[in-house]
Amino acid sequence: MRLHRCEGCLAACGRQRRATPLNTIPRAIARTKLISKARVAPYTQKMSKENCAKTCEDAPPTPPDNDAPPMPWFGMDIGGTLTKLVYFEPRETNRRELDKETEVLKNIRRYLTRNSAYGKTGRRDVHLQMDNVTIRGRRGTLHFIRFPTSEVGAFLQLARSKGMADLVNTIYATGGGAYKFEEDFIKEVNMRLSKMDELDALIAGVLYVDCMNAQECYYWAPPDECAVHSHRYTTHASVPRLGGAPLIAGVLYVDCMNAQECYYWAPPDECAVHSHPPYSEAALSQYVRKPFDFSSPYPFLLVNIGSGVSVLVVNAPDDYYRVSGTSLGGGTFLGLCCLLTGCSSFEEAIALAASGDNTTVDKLVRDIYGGDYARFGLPGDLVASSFGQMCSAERRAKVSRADLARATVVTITNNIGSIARLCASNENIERVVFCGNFLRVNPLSMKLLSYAMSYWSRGALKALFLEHEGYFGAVGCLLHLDSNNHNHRRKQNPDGNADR
Ligand SMILES: Nc1ncnc2c1ncn2[C@@H]1O[C@H](COP(=O)(O)OP(=O)(O)OP(=O)(O)O)[C@@H](O)[C@H]1O
Ligand SMILES: CC(C)(CO)[C@@H](O)C(=O)NCCC(=O)O
Repeated sequence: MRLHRCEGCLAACGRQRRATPLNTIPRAIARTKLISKARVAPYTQKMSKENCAKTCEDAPPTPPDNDAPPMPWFGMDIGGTLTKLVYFEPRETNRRELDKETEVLKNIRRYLTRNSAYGKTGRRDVHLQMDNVTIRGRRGTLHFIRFPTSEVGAFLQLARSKGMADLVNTIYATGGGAYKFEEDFIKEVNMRLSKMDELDALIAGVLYVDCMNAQECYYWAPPDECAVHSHRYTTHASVPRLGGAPLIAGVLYVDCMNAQECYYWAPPDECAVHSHPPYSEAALSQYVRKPFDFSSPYPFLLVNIGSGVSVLVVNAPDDYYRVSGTSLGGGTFLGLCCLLTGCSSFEEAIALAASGDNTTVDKLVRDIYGGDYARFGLPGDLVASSFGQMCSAERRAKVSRADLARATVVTITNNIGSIARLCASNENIERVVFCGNFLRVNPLSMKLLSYAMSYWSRGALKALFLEHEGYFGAVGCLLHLDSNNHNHRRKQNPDGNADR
């Protein structure tokens, strides 16, 4: 564990945003900033610094917190596709608790921690388990469990059959499903959902997990890491002035008056870039995963790729706003892949994509130009039009399921990368952190995002990834356990007195 992360949570080591005088900001950027400022109010949610500080303590367990809610401690994120459940298993159970621990509680702990599969679709991600974490002064283990949101009904039946409903009357939940299924929880198991905003929970979870796990944050280093990074120092190369018919009269006029008006940014070694087609497995397999020290994280862009995609600007633990989003996310990938290839699971779709070739599906720049469109820095291997070859019956007849799956991953990933890059440059942010379960078992997308961020920003942007991909919302929710709202279910005596 690293203490400086705790300071980060307190914003003590948080880097301040660069103070750029307004008159040095180009007009378009200034306008974007004004728009985003106008958006801040509805999107900005205050998070308690004390909470973050409390949970990030690296000190030995504090004396038992008498205000702490009774076990079991859960956080739940009921998303559009997957439900994530994080369960805290205390390491030391004190005498008082042992005496009080009911058979039901013991059974729940045994059931959750001894299995890695629950029914047909529930899974525990054992490789993500975090031992020796501290929550509310208690040491213990975090267990990470997921199941399809379409199975919430089955989960409620299970909760009932395991007697959980007799023990807990409030579950801390986030995600759209915390609203959508609220009545079902009450009707089926008489459990109340204490709801937390999904983006508040997401950020709290990211900061906490990163604080507890030194290996959490990483990036994919390209084979020629130094060369890629040197792009940022490249000066622009002039090319002859733009011909053709630009749409805006001003562009036409200025361009007409100035032969040097139009230029592009050439990478230092264009040939090197061309010899590594960015989408081929041969090029991507050379990327190496490396740890990244995220101890001074602010500001950063957080791109959560779930069913849909949310893009957040995070300036401090209690200062963020949602700057953008797109409906073309992980749900789109899976939906399109099922339609196009007949596959029936995310894992199958990703495995298919790994062995496919998107260049039989997409129209590349070289398919249009016969080579590079060098004037604007567009290499021949770049996708010019996603799925652009599929208007030909002849090509459709030849294409494989794997090729279609790969083209779908590449399409969705590049679009997200493009939005993320635009947001980062508009907001003047260098670090772009990608999370969400779309990245689960999906190194292809992570490497494509790494390539895209670095290439199109000439090394200025860094794509970062997090080990616990889609679980941060559930963790953030768990951190908000609050004894005022979270009581053991009490059996009512006939005389109306509560009895445990
Ligand atoms: N086992 C799986 N089953 C279904 N989808 C999976 C699975 N593993 C990874 N995914 C991918 O993860 C995406 C869901 O990610 P995540 O759990 O982060 O979002 P969500 O919370 O369900 O969605 P949202 O936040 O938009 O409500 C799916 O759309 C799919 O692309
Ligand atoms: C609606 C949410 C926030 C639910 O998690 C997510 O799926 C999302 O951000 N979708 C993209 C919506 C948009 O901005 O177009």
